[in-house]
Amino acid sequence: MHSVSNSASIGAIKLSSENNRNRKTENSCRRKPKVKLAPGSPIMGRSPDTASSQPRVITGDHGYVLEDVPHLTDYIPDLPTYPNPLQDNPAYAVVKQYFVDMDDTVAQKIVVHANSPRGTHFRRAGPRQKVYFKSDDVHACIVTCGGLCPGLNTVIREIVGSLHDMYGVTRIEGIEGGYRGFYSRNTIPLTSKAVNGIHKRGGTIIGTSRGGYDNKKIVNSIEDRGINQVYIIGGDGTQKGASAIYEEVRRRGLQVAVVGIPKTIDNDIPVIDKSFGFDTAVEEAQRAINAAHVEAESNENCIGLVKLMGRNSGFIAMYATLASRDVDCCLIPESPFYLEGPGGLLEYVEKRIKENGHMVIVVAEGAGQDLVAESLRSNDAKDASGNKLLNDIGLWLSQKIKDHFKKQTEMEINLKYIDPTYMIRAVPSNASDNVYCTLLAQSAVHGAMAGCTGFTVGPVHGRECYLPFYRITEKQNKVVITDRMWARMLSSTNQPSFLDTKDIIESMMDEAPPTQLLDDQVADNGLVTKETAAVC
Ligand SMILES: Nc1ncnc2c1ncn2[C@@H]1O[C@H](COP(=O)(O)OP(=O)(O)OP(=O)(O)O)[C@@H](O)[C@H]1O
Ligand SMILES: O=P(O)(O)OC[C@H]1O[C@](O)(CO)[C@@H](O)[C@@H]1O
Ligand SMILES: [Mg+2]
Repeated sequence: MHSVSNSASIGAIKLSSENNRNRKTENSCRRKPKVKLAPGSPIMGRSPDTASSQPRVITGDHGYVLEDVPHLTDYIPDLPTYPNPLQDNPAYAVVKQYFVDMDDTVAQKIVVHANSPRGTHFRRAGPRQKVYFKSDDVHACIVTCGGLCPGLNTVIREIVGSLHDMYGVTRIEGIEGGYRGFYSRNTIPLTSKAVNGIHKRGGTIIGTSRGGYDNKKIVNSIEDRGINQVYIIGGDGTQKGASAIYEEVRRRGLQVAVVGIPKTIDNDIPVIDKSFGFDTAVEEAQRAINAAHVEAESNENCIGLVKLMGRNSGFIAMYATLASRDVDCCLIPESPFYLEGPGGLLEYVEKRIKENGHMVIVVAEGAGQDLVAESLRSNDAKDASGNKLLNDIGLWLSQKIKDHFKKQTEMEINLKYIDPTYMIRAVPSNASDNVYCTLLAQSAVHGAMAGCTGFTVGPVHGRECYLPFYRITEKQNKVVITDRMWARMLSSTNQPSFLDTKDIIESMMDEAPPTQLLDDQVADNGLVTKETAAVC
């Protein structure tokens, strides 16, 4: 029997291992866990207006924790269910167990010790035997927000394809030009025909924008148009907006599934393995690095300097550098550096040019912003979404290197500065990103059809999962400079670390490792009870 855990975790659903063993798979019999509610539990007798959306955390034996996603039945009880139309789909008839077992969860930590607790898990994505929408009743919309990223069109295409081909949904609309399109533009009908072949194009066919987020107007538009599934593709800012849309939809008691699909070329979304478009970006970045290397090698005392995207996270720069092996120095926002004096960047550049006659530097756009701000007037400008506008580190660094050689040495150098940033973002996604986008889109659609809401989707250790919004908006994924990957990168370039070990450890103490939730953080999230725990 399920039991409610002690007062510290009022409302948590605790699963015993016996319980887990005895629960049958969804294919044979789907039993909803019955939870004995703690007296005064906020979920008892609540009406849609008062329903609060707290994290839904379920605990089990041996330190097992499931951070589940919300479900429409959390605030609209007694919703009817329907058999999943996929069961009659001939293409899927060959699959042995097509519907995902309701008990399947995915562990966040896969490196464990014999005595370590089982830790945090997420609900595994995939089709469920019962759905909470009749196909004819579905009215879906898709919106893309924030900066461009390879694969946006693929995700759009695959959401439309999944809704139409798997679930027989025909009413799907594109919201034009990002969040503000909800209340200021007409919609674009998205039929299978309209999206055919769009995955071969860069950009987004429905447009995107920054700023223009107006929660009430957006939810009014969803309500007025009779939309009941909202697919929101975008980065950290977009997902924060999506989370607030879900809260407002819930507050109004609407039967609307709000689903986020994480997008960011910077790969700065935590928890998930990587974001779509990242592989394509790294591949494109290679081309720029190759060009810089060709220039540097072919000209005397030549430095090829490449600026790559990465506002707060240097993943593109680190991976492109590691893949290339032609790079002598990689600078990212997470790893501070300095120019002048012993151990500084200029000393290293001089040494490399004297030894080799050429060098390649890769710099992420967010690197060294403190140094630029010191020497230029500090820049407080922001974009329409409130993101800080960055100074151009590439131009600034080029000038500093040129000045150094002019003033401090007899050498003449030749510096080629390449800024491929927008070219990298604008390309269509490569083959592996296309497959990744397909899985993301299908998982998103399965989740919405199964009545899940207020969630985002993504792979955790290669398995698609449903993640509560707060898990991907609470922090940014960053390169951990005390991890082996950064060490591999350093050993490939032979660059100085610019920091002593003490500084590195101190800087890392400020922040918990971004992609690993510490076990004791779970309790801080607050817990919630489910009377009839409908699970996705
Ligand atoms: N905290 C927030 N709450 C609600 N809406 C937000 C929030 N932050 C940003 N938004 C909205 O989300 C949209 C996209 O935000 P932003 O421009 O920051 O891009 P992003 O989604 O972070 O993607 P990327 O950074 O990868 O380009 C904008 O319309 C913005 O107004
Ligand atoms: O010029 P835009 O469109 O605002 O986008 C630039 C930013 O978008 C990103 O690609 C994603 O956030 C960043 O790397 C970059 O700073
Ligand atoms: Mg962002």
